[in-house]
Amino acid sequence: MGRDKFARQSLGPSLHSHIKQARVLMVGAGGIGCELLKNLALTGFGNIHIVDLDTIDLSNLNRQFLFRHEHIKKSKSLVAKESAGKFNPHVNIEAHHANIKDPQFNIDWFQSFAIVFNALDNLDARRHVNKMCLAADVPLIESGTTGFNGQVQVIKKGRTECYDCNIKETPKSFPVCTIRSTPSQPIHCIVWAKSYLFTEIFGISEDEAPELDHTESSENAEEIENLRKEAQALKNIRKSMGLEEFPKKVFEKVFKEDIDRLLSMKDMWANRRAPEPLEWEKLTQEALGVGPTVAQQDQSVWTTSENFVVFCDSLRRLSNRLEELRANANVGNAPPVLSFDKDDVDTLDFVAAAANLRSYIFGIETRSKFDIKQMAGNIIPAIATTNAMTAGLCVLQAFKVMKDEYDKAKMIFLARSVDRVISSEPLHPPKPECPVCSVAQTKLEVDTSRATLKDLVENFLKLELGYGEEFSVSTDAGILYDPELDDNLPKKFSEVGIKGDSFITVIDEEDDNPRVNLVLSIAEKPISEGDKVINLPTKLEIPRKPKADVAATNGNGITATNGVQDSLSDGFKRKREAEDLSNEDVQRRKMAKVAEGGPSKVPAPVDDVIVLDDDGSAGHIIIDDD
Ligand SMILES: Nc1ncnc2c1ncn2[C@@H]1O[C@H](COP(=O)(O)OP(=O)(O)OP(=O)(O)O)[C@@H](O)[C@H]1O
Ligand SMILES: [Zn+2]
Repeated sequence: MGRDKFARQSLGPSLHSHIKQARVLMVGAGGIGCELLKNLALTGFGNIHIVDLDTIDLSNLNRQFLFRHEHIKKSKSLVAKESAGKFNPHVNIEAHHANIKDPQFNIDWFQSFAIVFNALDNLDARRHVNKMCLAADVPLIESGTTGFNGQVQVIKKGRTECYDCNIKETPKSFPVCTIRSTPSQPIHCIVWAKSYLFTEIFGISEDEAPELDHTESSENAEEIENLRKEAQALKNIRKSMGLEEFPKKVFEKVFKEDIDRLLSMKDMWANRRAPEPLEWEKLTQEALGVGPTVAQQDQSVWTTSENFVVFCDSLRRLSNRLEELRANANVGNAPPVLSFDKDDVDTLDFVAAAANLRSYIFGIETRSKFDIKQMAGNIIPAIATTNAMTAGLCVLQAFKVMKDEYDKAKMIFLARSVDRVISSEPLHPPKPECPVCSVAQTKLEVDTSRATLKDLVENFLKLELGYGEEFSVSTDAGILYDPELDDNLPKKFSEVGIKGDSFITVIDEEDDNPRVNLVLSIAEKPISEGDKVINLPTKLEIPRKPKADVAATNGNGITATNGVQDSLSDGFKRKREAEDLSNEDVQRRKMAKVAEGGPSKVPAPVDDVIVLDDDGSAGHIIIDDD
């Protein structure tokens, strides 16, 4: 009771009773989710639904404080409900151990909430919830953290940018020539060891590795051909796996012969430091007395001979493992392979030592195994404090949303900074060219067992809505109809995978004054014989697309690079191109270049610029209920 009294005093009676009665949804019960659920329960939100598809892992326990050792392998959402329920017995929590993309969580279900909180770790689920909240016209508080960086964004249909208004960049890939011929940073050598050398020896093929960009231009085509030959020669060496001379063969191939070949291309080294090949015999001598246990020292930077010893030893360990798998494999099955896993010590030792040996050759700084683990595993450690701050800011923004004070709501950024840790900017209006939110949207009642695509295209879109000839119809699965693709017209909705709660997008492709995209959400409705099989229950107006010049103002949300995991992508950082900003904006915005590695153990994104928005007017965020 006491807590309730204080919450009432600080929030005011009206907001307090509003949040007590409202139903809210929290998607994701991980790092941010645990903090958020605790905040929601303690501030007096009365009805909370949680959705999480995962179970608890040992590695979650250091920051996801609603979970204890005895909960490992149990459902995150159910345990979160149990633990947070104890903080406030008056709160009604419902837990769903499920994927938020499951069909049971349809638009009507989303519509039953006053507000939705995203506490997710991947782009796909975030985009889905964004789309559902727009369709249901429910406000969404989107949040994300990476290391010391965090972001909170308020999204409301028609009033603010949506999650997809800013394009998200996909994880970084590296040109194959940088990795294979001209590395200049530790990450290049790590990607080489992990995505090229490791896979060529123990895995399938380099062509499978997503971190290598094989796009050929006329200048590099010849070199790429040479690199292919080089890889083929390595494949041949693979045949001697298990033999005594195997480590020496691999070593001499990749650290001597391949380097000698590169050296012979004089032009390549005219303006670069030329690589220096390593000698097997010389290193063998130098490494006398170094034992393989040095691999356990993961915080120190190993010497060349220590890397040499770990390289040979881990190569033997992995070869033995693969040989054993092969011996036990069933004939007829695909041959067994090994894959890199940062938590698999043999694979990590190999990648760390091989990357460092290559770094010596190219005069690049070497790294400790600990650092290499972070970089190769694309990990930026989660920081509990950032999650806690971000979750707190989510709730403060939610209060503004619940009071319908969108003018006071803000987009908030957290960053590791001596200057200002929290900065903010006002919410931006929806981007007119956004393919997700700047669309006309309506519900369509359809008898999907009877309606055909022709009913939709000819009778509904052309006759009823007045579309011309140039438009396309698609679903998540791809394009179903356009003027050149009319094979599907006789097919029923059910035959092309459209059912209740599916979305259909209609894109007007007329040159002259086209309509904005139309998103139709399908409501399944049996319709009696003789009646129209497709019905529009509410009146619909489809605005025309804004003229082309607005397209240039498209902002550019950016994800962390360096192939870092999804959780940090997801738009926690925003980068705007200079030309997008007015002069005044440019002055207000603060640019922080994060150098790779940096003084901390955290490998920062490699070569991108984070633009932090600095709220020049107010100077700071007032953490109160203004
Ligand atoms: N489609 C989805 N439906 C429901 N829950 C999801 C979905 N996608 C992700 N999640 C949940 O969102 C949560 C995100 O939390 P967090 O970023 O802390 O990730 P984590 O997996 O718990 O930790 P980490 O990735 O840092 O090891 C996870 O608990 C995850 O299960
Ligand atoms: Zn949008």
